Amino acid sequence: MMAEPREMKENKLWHRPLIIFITVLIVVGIIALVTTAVVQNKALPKKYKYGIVLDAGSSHTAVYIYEWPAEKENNTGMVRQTHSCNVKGKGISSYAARVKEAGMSLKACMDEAKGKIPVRRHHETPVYLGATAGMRLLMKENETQSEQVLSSVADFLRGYPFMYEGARIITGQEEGAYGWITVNYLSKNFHQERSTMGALDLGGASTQITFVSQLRVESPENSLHFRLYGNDYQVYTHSFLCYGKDQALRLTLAQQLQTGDRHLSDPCFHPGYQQEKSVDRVFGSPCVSTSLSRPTYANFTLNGTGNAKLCQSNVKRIFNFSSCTWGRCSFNGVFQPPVEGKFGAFSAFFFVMNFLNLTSSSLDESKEKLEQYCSKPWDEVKQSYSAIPEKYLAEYCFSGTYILALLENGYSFTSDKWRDIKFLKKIGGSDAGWTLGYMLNLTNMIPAEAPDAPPLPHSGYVSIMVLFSLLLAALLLLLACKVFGRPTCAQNKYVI
Ligand SMILES: Nc1ccn([C@@H]2O[C@H](COP(=O)(O)OP(=O)(O)OP(=O)(O)O)[C@@H](O)[C@H]2O)c(=O)n1
Ligand SMILES: [Ca+2]
Repeated sequence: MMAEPREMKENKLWHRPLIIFITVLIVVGIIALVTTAVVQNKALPKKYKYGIVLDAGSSHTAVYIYEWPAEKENNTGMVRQTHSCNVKGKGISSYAARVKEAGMSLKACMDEAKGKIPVRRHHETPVYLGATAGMRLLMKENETQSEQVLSSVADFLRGYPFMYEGARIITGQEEGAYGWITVNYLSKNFHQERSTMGALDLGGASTQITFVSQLRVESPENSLHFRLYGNDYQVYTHSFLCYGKDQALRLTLAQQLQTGDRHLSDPCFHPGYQQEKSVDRVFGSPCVSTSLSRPTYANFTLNGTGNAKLCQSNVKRIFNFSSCTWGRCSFNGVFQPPVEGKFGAFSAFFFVMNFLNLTSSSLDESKEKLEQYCSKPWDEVKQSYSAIPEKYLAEYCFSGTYILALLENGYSFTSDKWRDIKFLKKIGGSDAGWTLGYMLNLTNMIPAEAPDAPPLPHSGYVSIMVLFSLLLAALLLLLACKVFGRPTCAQNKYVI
């Protein structure tokens, strides 16, 4: 009876250091485990990559800088625009008669780009220049001049410390396709099962429509097939050369000048607006068809009458709805399936509709507001918008009318479908346009298959590691108590 308590006492003495030792071992083990997990998987300091794209449009050139974390270049939505610069003056095609100056015109924006990108990244930063409809037209008119303009800008760009990747005229098909890729990439629509949105781009010299079509695309030149992030897309696209808003205005003027009268009463301009215009400027464009007769006089006087309804019927005359060899056509005999899904309408679609305050109006409301706006006397308009250059201001009545006609009559957006058009300039800080899609494609940043993503983000991984380690520690301690402990072990713990 006396020996028992002594034995228990000995047991206790022997157990205590062992428990402490095991506990310390467990704690050290867990700390080591967690530290290793955290250190090993620590998010690496982000390394950014950069890319520059020059959008050499018909009316102006813009320089865009893009940035993305190097290790995530295949994830959708990782590339963002960090800077844009508008080149002073007109588009590069306007340098046809003084080609040497074309390159130099880019100086201010390219110097700015040098300052925006870290110097150590310059040599690995690709630079692309893509020219659109203005250069396509110059190419038709004078191939030598267009080549000279391109080599002038190419030589100039080669003089920068960046990685020059070419200056070329992109096709209308590319322009449409890359615009579609841009808006859907920025909207993260390539993820999983999300539906895509169509892209509507209106420039000065051409306009593009691009959307996914369930209906078969009958004409091969309008059909694109993409496999992006593991999904297949059947895309319809068309670029109408000469149907950008500046060329469309020339077409409309040329039509009206067929009467032979050098005094033109134009319903697309505000009452009281008067301007002397050159016949050469209107008929000098390769867009103005040779079937139209050119007046013999050099100048004509344009007098605004401000009548949107009459303007609309004039504008409609530049579309040919009579010939179609396909199942269905938009205009000028071009195949187009019925418009499907949501659309993003950007560039001049946005500038004009935003100025006219029509970005969230219904089709009928837009027509009504436009009628009111066009009928405003020119003096009043100038006074109300004194900050806007007259060159732009004079044309918003025409441009608004043209946009409504193009969308409603040209592409067949009914009042119902009108609600699916979102007029936008940017998506998440990046401009909507073809440039981003162009760069993504040329740098192979849009994979055909979805990249393998880690099942957990870094923070989730660390949290789970810590949680389970703590749980394990608690269990081990409990077990240690049970194996070595006295019945009081657990009780003591609860008391504490
Ligand atoms: N604040 C602005 C800026 C531009 N514009 C007009 O919008 C058209 C230019 O649109 P843009 O998309 O810049 O055309 P480009 O890219 O130059 O032409 P394209 O795509 O046809 O080559 C021009 O008519 C210009 O006068 C406008 O009305 N209001
Ligand atoms: Ca453009």
